[in-house]
Amino acid sequence: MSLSNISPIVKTDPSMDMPLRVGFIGAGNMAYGIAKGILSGDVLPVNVKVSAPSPRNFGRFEELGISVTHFNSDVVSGSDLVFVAVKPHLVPEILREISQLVTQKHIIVSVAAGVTLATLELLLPKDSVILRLMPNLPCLLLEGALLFSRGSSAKPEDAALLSSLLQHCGLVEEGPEAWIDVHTGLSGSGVAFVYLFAEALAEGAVKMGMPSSLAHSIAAQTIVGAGKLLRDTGKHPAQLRSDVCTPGGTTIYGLHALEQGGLRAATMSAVESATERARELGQKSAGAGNSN
Ligand SMILES: NC(=O)C1=CN([C@@H]2O[C@H](COP(=O)(O)OP(=O)(O)OC[C@H]3O[C@@H](n4cnc5c(N)ncnc54)[C@H](OP(=O)(O)O)[C@@H]3O)[C@@H](O)[C@H]2O)C=CC1
Ligand SMILES: O=C(O)[C@@H]1CCC=N1
Repeated sequence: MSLSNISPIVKTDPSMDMPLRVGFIGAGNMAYGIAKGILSGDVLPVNVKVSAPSPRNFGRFEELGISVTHFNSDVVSGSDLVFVAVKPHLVPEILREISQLVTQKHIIVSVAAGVTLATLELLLPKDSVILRLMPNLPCLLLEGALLFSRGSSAKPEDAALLSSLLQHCGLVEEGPEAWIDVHTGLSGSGVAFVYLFAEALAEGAVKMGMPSSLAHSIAAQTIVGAGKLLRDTGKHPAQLRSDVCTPGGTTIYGLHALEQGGLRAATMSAVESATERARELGQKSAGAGNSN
């Protein structure tokens, strides 16, 4: 089900006209990307708080006007909706740490790769409202691709709230939890696969004599342009690929070389491997979740 067309809802209780308070546990790249996205909407920096053990990532949040703390408990007690944005292996220990402060009024959103709703629910009090979100790094530029699933106590209105909150981060969809690990391979990790392709494109041009900096600029712009054309026309990639190919021309020769090199199979295997790794991480965190 897509919730991307819903109207913005960023109040906890419209009758009290209270602004939603948003917290981040973890001050890394993903927390920063999502924070930038939500500040492009109706959320004010004064209503956002972030925690991390060291101050090394605090500067960029402070530049956005977001307050910072070393105490995860401050984030939970001062927020209505809390993003858990730490590495997957830290999730069990951190949820145990904050569990006593989590009430049924909180909405907890985990972005940790692989960590399942079942594990999150085991680690937090019964009936906690939990959602599992998989974003990707282009949230930083409001061009993310985000997929989320609801835990057993999260209602459609919680999904609508999250969708509304994230609407400026990019494409936001809700789907079954089985798709989250696939989305991790396709899009969370897929961003890095595209960068590898960008690097290879540029290196091909360097090999043929173009200066490196120009080759990298042109490779980046080629990927941006191709991506926008793909997204904005809604055409199948095979159709657009065919539009570029002149019979007997340059492109079909290059595509033949890519097929001989196994690019298509290698890319499918990359998504498959990343998906399977997300599932493995999920099993590891489930083990850690069960250990207490
Ligand atoms: N990066 C990506 O492209 C994507 C990442 N994800 C997921 O997002 C999550 C975060 O990844 P990412 O942002 O890349 O990671 P980073 O390494 O950039 O950030 C991790 C953050 O967690 C903080 N942290 C460590 N221990 C604690 C603790 N005990 N309490 C509170 N905070 C703590 C770190 O603190 P300090 O600042 O002191 O180091 C750091 O700020 C991961 O689970 C990952 O699977 C999902 C999709 C894409
Ligand atoms: O590599 C990872 O595990 C995380 C999840 C998706 C992107 N980065």
